[in-house]
Amino acid sequence: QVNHFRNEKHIHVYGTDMPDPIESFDQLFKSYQIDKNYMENLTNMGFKVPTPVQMQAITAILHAKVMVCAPTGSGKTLAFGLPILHKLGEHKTGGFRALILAPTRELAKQIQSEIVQVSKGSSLKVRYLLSSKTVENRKKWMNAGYFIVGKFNMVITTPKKFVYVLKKFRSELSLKSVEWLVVDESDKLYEDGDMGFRQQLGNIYKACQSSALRTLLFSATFSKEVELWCQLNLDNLLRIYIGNINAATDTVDQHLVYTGSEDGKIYALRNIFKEYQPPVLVFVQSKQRADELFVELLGDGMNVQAIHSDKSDVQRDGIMKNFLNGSVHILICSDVMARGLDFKNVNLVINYDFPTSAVAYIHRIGRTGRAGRPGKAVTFFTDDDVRYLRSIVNVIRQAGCEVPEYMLRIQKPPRYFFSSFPFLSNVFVSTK
Ligand SMILES: Nc1ncnc2c1ncn2[C@@H]1O[C@H](COP(=O)(O)OP(=O)(O)OP(=O)(O)O)[C@@H](O)[C@H]1O
Repeated sequence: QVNHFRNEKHIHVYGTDMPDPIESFDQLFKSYQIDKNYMENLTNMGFKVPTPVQMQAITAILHAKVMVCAPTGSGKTLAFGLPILHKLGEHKTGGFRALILAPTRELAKQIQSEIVQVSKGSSLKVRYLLSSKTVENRKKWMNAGYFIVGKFNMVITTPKKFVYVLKKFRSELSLKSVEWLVVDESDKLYEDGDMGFRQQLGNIYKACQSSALRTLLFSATFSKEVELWCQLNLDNLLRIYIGNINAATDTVDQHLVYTGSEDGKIYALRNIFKEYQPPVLVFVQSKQRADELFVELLGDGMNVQAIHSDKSDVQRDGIMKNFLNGSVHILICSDVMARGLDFKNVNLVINYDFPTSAVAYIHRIGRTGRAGRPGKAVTFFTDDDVRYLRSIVNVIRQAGCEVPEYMLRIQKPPRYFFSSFPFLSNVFVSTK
């Protein structure tokens, strides 16, 4: 019966003694004695039924170390947040017991905000780690005994910021109390060219000395290397996969638009903007491209902003706030904003520059179609992108959608590909 339920929900599990999934939040209250207060908060947040990842991961986390791979927008934050809150129980001094790491400050703040909402009314203190660059803040931390006295129970931050804190407070800061270490977007650990993230996490992992440490790894996309690392380093690991591996969420209506050359992109974008419903996210390949497109669209009189890692923290906070409250209609982003962020109202994502991998594509378009809501993603491709088209086409097809036969045959075409096939110049592939 349990297996039938898992099959129905596309829940795939590996590891011994995997607890049964729950079918309703009520079961958490009845069978696991999860605080009634948390249950009420879930209702107030509009969460009526657990999502498939929550059904299985919540009970698994109450028992063991867990690695989870589930689609974008499927509710992974609550899947780790709720069982940890339950395990933390009441507020205690003596150091924080849960450390949650996410690759960007925006995502860390978002996680904190959701967990604070779930834990409303409890004595637990959930903290997003403040910027540590100013002397005042450092002094404030020291005076408040920020970590040492154990003012907080759960700390959420980026690996980069936490490594900085570890160095600055080497003699005062002990991670002995940390029992829960969550790595969100864990496959970023092995992403090409992201050695920094891996090294930072390595340092943090070494510093967590508790023998009771439970590591939880979450991501929307799968990495063989992460799985291997988990199998080698984490004993009695439970693994949970929801749906197909490295698949886009099926609530997104995906389109490919051939724009010919680089110049064609701006015309195609202007066409879309004749009928768009804000807010819209536009992904480009680099900070410089983001700034250039920003100037171009500003010249068109569009209500636009650009966000990337060269902007200061204050600027990034301001831009995010304005986009989320609707006063900015179009947000141009580099890939730094592609992971984890929950833009509730975004129903259109445009890949102005072709993504560098299928994984990047899945995260980018996953900024829409969240929590079962419908969304649309439009990806521009030029003659230069054709050679990379195949990997994206596979993702679109895996989402159960039709793609033209010729695209499935694309390998590495010569440069004259499109001039030999003029019928492709108007290609517009709908997935629905
Ligand atoms: N049980 C639920 N019912 C309805 N909405 C939910 C439920 N759980 C979470 N949500 C909402 O779904 C949205 C996506 O959740 P979340 O940000 O945790 O997704 P995610 O799986 O972490 O996505 P990503 O892989 O992009 O980081 C959020 O707006 C969240 O509030």
